Amino acid sequence: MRDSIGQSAPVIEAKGLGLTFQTGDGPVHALKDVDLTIGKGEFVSFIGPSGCGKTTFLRCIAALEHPTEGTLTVNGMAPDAARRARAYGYVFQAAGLYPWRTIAGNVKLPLEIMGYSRADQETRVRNVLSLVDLDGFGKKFPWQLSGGMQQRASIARALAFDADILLMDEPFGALDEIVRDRLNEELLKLWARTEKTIGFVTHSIPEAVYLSTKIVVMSPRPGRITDVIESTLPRERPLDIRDSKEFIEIAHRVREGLRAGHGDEA
Ligand SMILES: Nc1ncnc2c1ncn2[C@@H]1O[C@H](COP(=O)(O)OP(=O)(O)OP(=O)(O)O)[C@@H](O)[C@H]1O
Repeated sequence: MRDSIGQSAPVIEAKGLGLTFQTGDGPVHALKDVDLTIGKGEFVSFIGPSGCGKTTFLRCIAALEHPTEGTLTVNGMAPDAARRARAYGYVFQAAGLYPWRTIAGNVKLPLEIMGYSRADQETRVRNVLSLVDLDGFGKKFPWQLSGGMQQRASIARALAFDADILLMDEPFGALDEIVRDRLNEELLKLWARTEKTIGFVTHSIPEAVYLSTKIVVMSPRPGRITDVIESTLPRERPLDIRDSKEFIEIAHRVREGLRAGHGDEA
């Protein structure tokens, strides 16, 4: 099914991508010389210290920022066009659910804005809530759910309109480790079921290694890619795979990449 991923058409392609912000304190090179290809159905993590441009890269894909150098295509289109074609769903670190809306009401919101019919909205909300294991929670309000459940609801909201790309910016960063482990497992299952292409920002080496088919290591000033690691782990990943030799080797390479990036900075 997915064993030909390496050869699949690029969903996201960056060539010589750069973004310099002009600030009162002078230019900030948030991204420089970024070359990256993401194929259909890949799970790509971005890891690196604060300020290395992880969020900026995700925001460029989402057309929330505009590169000042190079080219970027999303589903073969300019990011603005891909955005209009609703190519992606975006999940933020904070679940960002409206407290006055029920869980179903929150998940439904993008569908209302996009003008889906009432019946279609109901069906989609039911389906995506089930996908993230929140069957029966649609009538609850966000404050009645745990932090992990709220984050699952925000993933459901991003999945509601069938975008084939899911962009996730540190979605589990604020959760405790046990909850995070469980959500990592669930996210892998969801990815296997939906065959989405996922771009995932994290600060956690184990999370990046556990989830990804490809790990992009970045370093700051200027924000750039220092290593791209193709994972050799099987796609089926029980949590205890984290004790395997292969996992530990990949984690070691990520750590070395992060350390090297820090060295350059000095
Ligand atoms: N709108 C902006 N205006 C000016 N500088 C910005 C802007 N957005 C980001 N930057 C700068 O660009 C650099 C990259 O920021 P970015 O948020 O992409 O990093 P990050 O790797 O996601 O960091 P973190 O892990 O802390 O979220 C930083 O130096 C940041 O201060």
